[in-house]
Amino acid sequence: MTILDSVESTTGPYEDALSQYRASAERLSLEPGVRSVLEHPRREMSVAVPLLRDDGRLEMLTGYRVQHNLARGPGKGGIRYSPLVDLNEVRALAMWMTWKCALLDIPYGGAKGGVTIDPAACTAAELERVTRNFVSGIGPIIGPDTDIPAPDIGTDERTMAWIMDAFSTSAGRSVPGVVTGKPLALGGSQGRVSATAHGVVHVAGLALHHAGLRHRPATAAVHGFGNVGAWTASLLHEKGHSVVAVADRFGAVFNASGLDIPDLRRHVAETGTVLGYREAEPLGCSDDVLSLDVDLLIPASVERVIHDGNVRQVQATVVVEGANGPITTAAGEFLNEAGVVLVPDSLANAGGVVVSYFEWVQAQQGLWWEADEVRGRLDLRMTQAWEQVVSKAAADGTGLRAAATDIAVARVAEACLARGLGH
Ligand SMILES: NC(=O)C1=CN([C@@H]2O[C@H](COP(=O)(O)OP(=O)(O)OC[C@H]3O[C@@H](n4cnc5c(N)ncnc54)[C@H](OP(=O)(O)O)[C@@H]3O)[C@@H](O)[C@H]2O)C=CC1
Ligand SMILES: O=C(O)CCC(=O)C(=O)O
Repeated sequence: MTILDSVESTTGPYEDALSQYRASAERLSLEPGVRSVLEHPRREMSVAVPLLRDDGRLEMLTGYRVQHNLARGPGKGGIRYSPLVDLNEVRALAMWMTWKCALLDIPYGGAKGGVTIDPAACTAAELERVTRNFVSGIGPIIGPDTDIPAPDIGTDERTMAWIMDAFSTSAGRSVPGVVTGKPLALGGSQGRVSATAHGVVHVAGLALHHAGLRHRPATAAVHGFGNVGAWTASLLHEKGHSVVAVADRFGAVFNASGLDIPDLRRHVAETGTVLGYREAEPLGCSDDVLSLDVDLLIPASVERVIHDGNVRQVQATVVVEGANGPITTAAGEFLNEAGVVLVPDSLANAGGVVVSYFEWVQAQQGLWWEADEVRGRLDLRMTQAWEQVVSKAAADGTGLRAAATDIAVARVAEACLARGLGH
């Protein structure tokens, strides 16, 4: 099967990414050549990744790096460690990165990577060995000027430090620019660890205002309590909003008066799950948070948690996609037609890649900014992108996802045409 055949026969998140792109290409009347270039991944690599267990057993895993489009700059996008990773998921995530970087007008193309692994079932030593083996596989196609990974599900700044070290060891010199989301000690940026959530909460504030809900603290529910979900809940709590429910893989907890998020995070640090938190009641399952009667719903876990089967139960006035692809294309259209303010992932969760870009800029200058400066620049970028998307949606009579995708696709198409279509 060729790449083109497998693109045609896709299901799951890639089906969502392709349908969103194709609808945009149609609205923009893209001519067939550029339409086809933007539809297909520029480069894909699958690698065998040995995992040496602490007891000496060797398991073979598969890892991927997909560069969707490089017309506007080097590939940029996270590395995911999850048992659900497959090539089509990585293709979808890489395509979404292309649009996100273009929408925020940062000088990168789109890429994403992953390893099919359950990080929760590995020791730190096993994760370090598997990371180094993955880097030796994808090493030929990553680098500070070619493709720059960052954290995603199941990876963090410790993983980025191992990637930087493995790549540098093989290059024979220190190459900090090969990844972003590094620890501060290795040239990371202030604020990167919470940057995605800062962006989510910033646009959530703009969206609540847009929906006419600015006069009182909002009630909120968050699906996913990892980097994006937990920081989002913390920042909403700090701003005085009432986070009434959160979910992780194991279940969900609810408190109608609002959860004490710092205390809940201490509980999660001790037990590994939100379940069992004594100042809340458990809900039946994780997905029960999606149908709560709240002002603001933030899906911040994995793809496709809101779909045809449950979208009619969503009661929130504003839905902000903290995760990539948490709402299927059809379910998103349903919410849009129902009058829900749906802030799409390419805008809502762009704070992470924006501060990754700031990390790269600071490293180039050899000058590191204070946390307040990072945050101020991030808020400005997010506000500008929000305003562009809202005014395009109003002018075209579309929802925010269509407007965001159209702005981004048009920018990437323009870059491809300017360079001669080979990207
Ligand atoms: N990290 C970043 O900077 C960025 C991340 N994103 C996107 O945000 C999303 C989350 O990423 P991130 O927070 O980094 O990942 P993490 O691995 O830190 O957290 C993922 C969270 O989702 C939960 N989860 C996984 N599956 C389910 C499920 N079926 N039901 C309920 N909860 C579930 C996990 O539960 P448990 O804790 O029990 O494992 C965990 O709390 C992804 O879509 C990612 O691509 C987007 C932009 C940047
Ligand atoms: O910070 C980055 O470079 C990429 C973050 C990411 O993977 C994402 O935005 O989905």
